Amino acid sequence: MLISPSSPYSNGGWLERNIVDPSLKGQQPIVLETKQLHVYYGDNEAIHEGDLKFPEHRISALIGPSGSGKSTYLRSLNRMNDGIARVTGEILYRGVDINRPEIDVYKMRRRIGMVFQRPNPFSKSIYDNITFALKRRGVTDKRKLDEVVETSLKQAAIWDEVKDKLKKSALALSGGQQQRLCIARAVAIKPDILLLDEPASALDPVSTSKLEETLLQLKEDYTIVIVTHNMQQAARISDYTAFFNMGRALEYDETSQIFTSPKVQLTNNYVAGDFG
Ligand SMILES: Nc1ncnc2c1ncn2[C@@H]1O[C@H](COP(=O)(O)OP(=O)(O)OP(=O)(O)O)[C@@H](O)[C@H]1O
Repeated sequence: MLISPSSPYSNGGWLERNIVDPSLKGQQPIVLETKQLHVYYGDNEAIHEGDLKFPEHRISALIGPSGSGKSTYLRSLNRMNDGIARVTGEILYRGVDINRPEIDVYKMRRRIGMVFQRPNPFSKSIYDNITFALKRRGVTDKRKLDEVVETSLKQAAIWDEVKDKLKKSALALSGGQQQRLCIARAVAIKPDILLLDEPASALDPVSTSKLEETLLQLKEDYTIVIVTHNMQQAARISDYTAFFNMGRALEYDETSQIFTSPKVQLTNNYVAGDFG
């Protein structure tokens, strides 16, 4: 049946779902992609349609109401749901399906790092926080470790604030500094992709703004996927935005498109603040 805009069956030209592949527009290589991804907590299917592709050196934001599945989706991307949820489908990292049982999850997480909602530095010095993983992997050369500490802290835009107190406890830093330290700790092992789950939700506006500047610098070197409740934040820093609702990614497009002329009515309602 053909539906004209004036037809009683019309919904005003809105689509129910409109996943656009951003790579078709930007031509960037795809670093990470999910296919037929489903996530189950027991009998509850938390993700049942969420196939997205993440272009290299871009920031992609996942937005949507509480309980829509954003964190579940994000956590699946580096298998943080292992043991908690059943995840079916493919998670392709540079073409390799990392959702297969034989994948070495710890090695994979060196390439796909995660920064959590609440800053979680170790109860150790700033220096030891950054070098912890490297030392465990057997790196002992002090010059090498010093170099990684400096480079990582610079990349996370916190070097100037901590360079004179590297041996002091990380727990003495402010919440915003601790979060940037956690980013420095994540980049110290040279990942390819950084996943961030509402990294600014516990931070004040000044720290949030610093964190956002940091992320914008980091995308020169990393591909970033971020869950955020803060729509202004998604609009400020992300290149692409996916809107989640009830376990489905309903729309995925360039951020400017999502915020100015979404094609799906629910996306429009959400970004207009009608629900959330
Ligand atoms: N560990 C868990 N065990 C069981 N169910 C869970 C678990 N974590 C999440 N869920 C359920 O999965 C669904 C999606 O939750 P999820 O936290 O991914 O949504 P979200 O969009 O990130 O929400 P929020 O913005 O509030 O963090 C919800 O129904 C939630 O109750």
